[in-house]
Amino acid sequence: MVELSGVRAMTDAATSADGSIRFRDVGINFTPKQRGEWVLRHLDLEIGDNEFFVIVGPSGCGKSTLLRVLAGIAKPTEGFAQTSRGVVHGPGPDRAMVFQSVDTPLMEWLNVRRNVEYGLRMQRVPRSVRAATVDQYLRKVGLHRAASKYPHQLSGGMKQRVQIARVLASNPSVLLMDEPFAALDAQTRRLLQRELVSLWQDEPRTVIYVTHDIREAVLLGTKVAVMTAPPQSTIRTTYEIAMPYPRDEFAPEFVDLASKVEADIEEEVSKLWAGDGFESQSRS
Ligand SMILES: Nc1ncnc2c1ncn2[C@@H]1O[C@H](COP(=O)(O)OP(=O)(O)OP(=O)(O)O)[C@@H](O)[C@H]1O
Repeated sequence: MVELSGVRAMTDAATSADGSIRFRDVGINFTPKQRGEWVLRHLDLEIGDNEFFVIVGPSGCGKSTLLRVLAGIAKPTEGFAQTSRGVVHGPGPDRAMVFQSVDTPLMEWLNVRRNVEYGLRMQRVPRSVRAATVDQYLRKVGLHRAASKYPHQLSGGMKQRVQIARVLASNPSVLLMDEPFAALDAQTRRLLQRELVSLWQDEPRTVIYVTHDIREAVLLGTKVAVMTAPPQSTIRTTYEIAMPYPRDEFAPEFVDLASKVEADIEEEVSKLWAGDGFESQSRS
């Protein structure tokens, strides 16, 4: 799987690699031969290097599918996704995925250290380099004292930290995050949100982050894109967020932007209920 490949110590070039992304005229139809629905259609998007790009939108509009296209695990029916290495044809060490905590792909039979180390072992990184890299990332996510614990002994938040340490140790230039903190309690989620921003500021890289939580989107992103209702979803609006971190969610600027994003989503959801999206597809 993509999140395990790549090696920080051996490929420091990866962080200096350009993490800019481009989606061009992307369309996804999972059943084109049966004249199935287009989930995404004519989607164009550019994401700059080291951007913290958050994607929100109505349920089922294709946010996860868009991440999967970039991860190289879903093939677009039309158009393409492109990184600085070229058009995406499959998974690659430059792109790593962090999943929801309930879907965390940790290996239950390996302790925390071994889980974080696993990708580096697969890449045949020398033992001493591996040990130093794993130590570095366990410290960064505050898990150095839990290195010998097994996944069943960890809380949901700790499991997410292991997942984050594992992907960061592989040093991808693009980090894809699909609602990574959605299943966690509010307090843990806040803590991990703060930690994630600080890890990203410490080692800037492009992050593409999908969430349903508008507050989280405005708290984390340098940009927030709102998608249109399905089917044939695309990008409706992208907001640039210039507020410095850590952000004050009660600041007028924060509240104002969160209300705009919320109004956009509500309008898209109402189209969904009114059936506009489906009508527009049958007209095309
Ligand atoms: N492999 C697949 N085969 C067929 N349909 C799929 C597949 N993957 C996703 N879909 C459909 O594509 C649509 C978009 O799914 P996706 O999970 O990308 O949306 P989403 O915006 O992330 O949804 P949510 O916000 O509810 O998590 C849904 O209708 C889903 O059923």
